[in-house]
Amino acid sequence: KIELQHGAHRTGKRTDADMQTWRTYGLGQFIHWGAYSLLGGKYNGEYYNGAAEWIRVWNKVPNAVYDNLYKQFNPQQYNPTQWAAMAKQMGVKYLTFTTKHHDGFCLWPSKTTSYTIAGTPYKKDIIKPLVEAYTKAGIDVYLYFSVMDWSHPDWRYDLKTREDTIAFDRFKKFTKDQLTELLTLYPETKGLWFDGTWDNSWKKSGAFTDSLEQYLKALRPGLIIGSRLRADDLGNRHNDANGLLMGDYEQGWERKIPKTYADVHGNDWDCVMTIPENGWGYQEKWLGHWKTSNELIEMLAQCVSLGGNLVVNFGPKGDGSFRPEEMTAAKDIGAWMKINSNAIYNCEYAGWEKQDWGYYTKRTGENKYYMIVFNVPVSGSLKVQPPRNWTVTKATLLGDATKNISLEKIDYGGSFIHLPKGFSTGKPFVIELETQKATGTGNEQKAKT
Ligand SMILES: COc1ccc([C@@H]2N[C@@H](C)[C@@H](O)[C@H]2O)cc1
Repeated sequence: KIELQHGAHRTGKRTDADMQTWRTYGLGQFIHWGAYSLLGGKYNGEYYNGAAEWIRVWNKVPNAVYDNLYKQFNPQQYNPTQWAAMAKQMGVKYLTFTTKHHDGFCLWPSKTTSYTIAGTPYKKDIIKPLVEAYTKAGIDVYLYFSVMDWSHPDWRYDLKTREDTIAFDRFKKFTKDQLTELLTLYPETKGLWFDGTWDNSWKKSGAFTDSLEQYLKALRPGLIIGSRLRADDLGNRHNDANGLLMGDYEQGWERKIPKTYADVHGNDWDCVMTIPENGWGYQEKWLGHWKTSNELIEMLAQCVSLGGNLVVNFGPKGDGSFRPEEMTAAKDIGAWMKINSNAIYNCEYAGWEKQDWGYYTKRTGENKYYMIVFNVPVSGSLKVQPPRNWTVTKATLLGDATKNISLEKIDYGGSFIHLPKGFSTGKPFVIELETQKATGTGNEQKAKT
């Protein structure tokens, strides 16, 4: 064990009510909105082939041009109540919203810089009405904040000289002041989603990241902060030098999903996912493949089946409107959740042997299991193999309990669930299983034969 002053201060998961609520979410929404949304990944008729919110780094876009874009930010149609209604219909339980991305443009009227929404033709605070609308819709709000800030003269990628350290100390104070503003102006905020913390300057600031997290949690008790904020004494991120997670949940699953439960290392986690292949801010032209609604629903099932949440990203245009593909995804996922959300909300890793037809989830605190089915075998029969001593006593198709599915017990507590001939819904479906501990140990059968 390596002695650390600024490593993880807790082993294992948080057990308080705020974190227990976080575990029940299942499905979240990310929204990336900012100056980059005005360009949509395009400049002078040419498309940037990277993520649209990174267009400032493209050598074809002069920094001075990009850094003045905010003077055109004027989303008169911006309607956070409509955004919240779309999110509610989709079935999301939490929102993560970009207060400041790497470019440094603040969507709240910060007093720490002039590069804010107050300096735009729109003038008004974007975040307050958004927090109010989502909170009113029963959706918890988390705020995304990029530590790296390309606009700030004191930002440093590394600390090589004394001057670097003096400048970066000013930058740390600026960062703390901005975060204090956010938690003071928007007290409903349930947590902070940090980004832009991979550079050496931050890795060398382990002590500061530790004191900052403690300061923020004292300011807002119960605040939920993932593993991207901290660095330990030796510059390790996410896990400290002893392999312990520094943060309330693992925040490394960006555009990727764990393959097995072992990959999760017993941590809470969420996966943030783009609908197109890559790109978080509005992109006029989506390159390559973008996920169909069924693919997004499968990612949701995968995440919840391994004890995490899926957070689907939306990138509204500069005027505050969403793309048709995003509205379709929200509608389709919402329609599916209307019937099947019992397999997603308040659910956790089931620990049953995975089968080819799809994913299991388990209702927290109950002996209720869910089969989220994506692949019906040619036989039309779904194999269920609970752990020894457990048997399935009832199987019900969610949303269409009349559809008679039959349950055939097979050896060692397993079952086949026979679907009606030619059964197909063209989209994933859920079977709810009631289970109970088998009487005896089941060895009696062996003794008899
Ligand atoms: C490969 O390096 C990066 C760095 C930052 C990101 C940012 N994190 C996502 C949540 C978006 O904000 C993206 O811009 C993505 C990839």
